[in-house]
Amino acid sequence: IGVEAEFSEIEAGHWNVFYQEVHLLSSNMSFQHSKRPENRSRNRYRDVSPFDHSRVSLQSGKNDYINANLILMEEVNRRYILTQGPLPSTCGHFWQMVWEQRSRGVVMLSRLIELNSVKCSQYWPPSEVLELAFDTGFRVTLLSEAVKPHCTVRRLGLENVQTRTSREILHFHYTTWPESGVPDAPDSFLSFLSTVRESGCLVQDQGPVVVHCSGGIGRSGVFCLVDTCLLLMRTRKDPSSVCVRDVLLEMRRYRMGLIQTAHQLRFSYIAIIEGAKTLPRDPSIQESTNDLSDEED
Ligand SMILES: CNC(=O)N(c1cccc(-c2sc(C(=O)O)c(OCC(=O)O)c2Br)c1)C1CCCCC1
Repeated sequence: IGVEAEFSEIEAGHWNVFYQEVHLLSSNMSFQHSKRPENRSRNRYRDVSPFDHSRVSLQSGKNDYINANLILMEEVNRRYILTQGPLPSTCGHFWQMVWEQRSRGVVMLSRLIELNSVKCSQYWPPSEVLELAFDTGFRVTLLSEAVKPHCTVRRLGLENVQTRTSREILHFHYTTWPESGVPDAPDSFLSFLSTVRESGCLVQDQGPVVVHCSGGIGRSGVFCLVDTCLLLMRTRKDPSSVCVRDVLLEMRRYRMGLIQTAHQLRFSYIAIIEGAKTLPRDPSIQESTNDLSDEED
């Protein structure tokens, strides 16, 4: 395999240096709530904690802690909640957060089991006949499910049992991220991003979209970095002024460890480069340009 292996070796070496730099420049802020004894069981990974300053707090119950952060990307008017794959004991907190934060969409980027270990608990009903009830006073039903080659889109009913009100939540599950490493090509990931965008779940007027994988920092970091950078390249006068590394460092001010490996970072660049060429204009942007064109008429 000679040249190819050498090439990717050098490139990989370069990316590792670059990734280490990002690591060194990343914010390290406090995460004391995560380390409280009563919260140990609420963290999937001991070393993955939400910074205190940007953590999402549960608004009722005796303990407000959930392993989740709100990321605010003001320039593009995007907000993302990044969280870990729920644990059996935190699925109720997860749905409470979705309800309280008025989220309309959930983006899932891992499978429940990968490399023979549990990455995420099944927090939604496996079939239409089942209804899941959680200890935080929420009930979830499966309204419909559309399985496509790389993603499954589900419509879920989320009911607040106490107020007897319900909302429809869209669940976008990217199902083909490799068990280790990154996808060979960005196409399926980019069309998944388009699907989520077209639903309107990423637009500001709703609550923030909830994005998770297993730790809620690797693939979840890729998703929001690619979305934000593509948006910046569409909205700035000079798209070449978009610096992916700076956007990543900005995002890392809100949640630690976003983008887990040099390969995920390289994949993010590839997806952004490819997406800038092919992805249709973001529908929310089109509305604004249409408005402009109305003015011009
Ligand atoms: C080499 N590991 C590492 O540097 N760390 C870390 C520690 C504990 C668990 C994980 C895992 S294992 C895992 C999975 O999927 O098996 C996963 O999920 C990926 C995702 O979903 O983001 C995450 Br994170 C990572 C760091 C500790 C300090 C903060 C940054 C990570």
